[in-house]
Amino acid sequence: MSVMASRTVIKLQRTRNLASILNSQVRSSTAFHTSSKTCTQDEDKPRKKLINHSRLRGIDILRTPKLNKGQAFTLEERQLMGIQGLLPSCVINQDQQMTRVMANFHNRKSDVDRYVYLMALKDRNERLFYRCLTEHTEEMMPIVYTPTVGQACQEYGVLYRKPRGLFISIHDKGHIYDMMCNWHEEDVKAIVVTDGERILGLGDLGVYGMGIPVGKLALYTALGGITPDQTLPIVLDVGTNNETLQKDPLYIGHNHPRVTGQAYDDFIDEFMEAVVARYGQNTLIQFEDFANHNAFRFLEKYRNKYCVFNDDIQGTAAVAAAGVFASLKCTGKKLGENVFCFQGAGEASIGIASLLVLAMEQEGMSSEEAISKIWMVDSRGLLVKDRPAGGLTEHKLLFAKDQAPIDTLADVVKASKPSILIGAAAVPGAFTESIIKDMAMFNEKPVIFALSNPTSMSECTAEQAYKFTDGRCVFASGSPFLPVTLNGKTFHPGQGNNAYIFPGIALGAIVCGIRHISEDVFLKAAQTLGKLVTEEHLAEGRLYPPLSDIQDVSLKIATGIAEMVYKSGNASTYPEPENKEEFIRNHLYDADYESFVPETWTWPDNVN
Ligand SMILES: O=C([O-])CC(=O)C(=O)O
Ligand SMILES: [Mg+2]
Repeated sequence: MSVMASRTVIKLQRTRNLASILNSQVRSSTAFHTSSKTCTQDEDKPRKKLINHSRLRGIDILRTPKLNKGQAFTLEERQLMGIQGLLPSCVINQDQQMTRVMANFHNRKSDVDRYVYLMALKDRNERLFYRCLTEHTEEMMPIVYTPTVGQACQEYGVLYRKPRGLFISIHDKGHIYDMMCNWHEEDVKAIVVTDGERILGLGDLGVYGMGIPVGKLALYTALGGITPDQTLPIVLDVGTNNETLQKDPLYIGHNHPRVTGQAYDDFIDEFMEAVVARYGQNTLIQFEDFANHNAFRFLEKYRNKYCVFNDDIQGTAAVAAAGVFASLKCTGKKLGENVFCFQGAGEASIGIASLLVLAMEQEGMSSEEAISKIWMVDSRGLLVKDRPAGGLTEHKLLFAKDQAPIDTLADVVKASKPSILIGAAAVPGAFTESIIKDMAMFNEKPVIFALSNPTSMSECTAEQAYKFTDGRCVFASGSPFLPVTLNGKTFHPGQGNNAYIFPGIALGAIVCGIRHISEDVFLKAAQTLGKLVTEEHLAEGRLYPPLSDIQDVSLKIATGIAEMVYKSGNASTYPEPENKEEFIRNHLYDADYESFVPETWTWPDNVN
């Protein structure tokens, strides 16, 4: 701080009843001008509108992450809010704070350390966290989200510092609404909820799965521009069947086996009703990482009653379909000219296959013919109609072939000669060298998507896919892989992760007040994303726009959805905005700091 500025502070501190002078100015002034008395205030940035929601003062301001600006509080603010002396005297701006964050981020030894550091930042200074995540998405997203969040969930008990979001347990039955009322924000518009039974491809992590709703909602804000106050992560604790966690002394949930059956269903029903009672009928509820057997059921049960979607079924479907649409530009094929082979017949595979069928139908193909293009393999081999003992669930039956069983993926690939191979069953290494080589034999440009998360669950690595196809394949994975250089050419693997989809869907749903999210919303999102892939991206081997463009992708997806839902009458925000993109843009969260000082405020006359 300059000598002059520190003298000013001393004078200010002597000023009689300063707070009341300031407050009377806040109340009475109409002629505004700004005054800069600190060492490094942002002269060039216009002062943003006054935060008008805070009655907090003093240390409470610094302890409230959405208000705290740390060292970036100006001298005026420090005086006005009663925090002078609670911070080091030098004022720095948000850019300088970012430099410090990045230095710390890079200095950490491991990705999990980086995760802990970033979450602590989020708990301390929310705007700084989001500014960093927005401006350094490529570097930070793999930490806050897949793949590192997977490891963080596995180690949640040790890493636990403070709670984030709501923890609702099966033993709270009958009181869920009251618990929802304990949440301090009044204007929640979107919830991501998990019961932790199938966290990524890592299985049942129980309440340790809370990292996933927290990570997803961080992307709602960083990628979708949704205000953090409007988001709420929730974990539903119904126990865990993970025996290691049951014995883990640091486990943070109930360590009894999962409650199932009617008691479980009633619990979820009560939860849904409580959300609507607390936050309104249009509250968006994203189901995340539920096990297959519940994911499909709940989607069917609730989709026409609430504003819900299942990210693992529908979000993953849309991102994979977008990748397929983009791949057509490389292979020169029409969608219906492809044969698709799926490793896995769970949420992701069934979701993707269903959306592709819808897209083929839209191109004029019959439903039977579209379905005939799809071959699906689960842990017991090809889905066939007369599979003995146990049969098939309704969803699988739709894609079952009327033919003799085939036991292995390798043999199904040989029999079906797919042009597009998609893995989503969390079987690492399922795409063996010989399967990939077969794909290269059958196709000039084989399309290979290894979608399982996190990276450790991937069906093959990017390097294997490029190497075993002599660099001819079109590749995407669910978790990020670094670029691969082969024979002097560098390939940028696409990240076919639902992060390209759910923030844009959520943004569109929230801003338009969508009542129910129909399947064609996801097709629209997939088509919008597919169209954003340019020749330049494809030339680099990218099937998706780079992560650095992902905020714009979300805006475009939300705009496409807005156009659709106003036509279909499924929007409830009226009057209908004429320019939808601009309307949505005006709702976007801005992580730059706001000023706590009214524009009218001036230094008192007796201070000089
Ligand atoms: O979280 C991710 O990276 C994608 C996803 O939904 C899953 O794998 O369950
Ligand atoms: Mg998921």
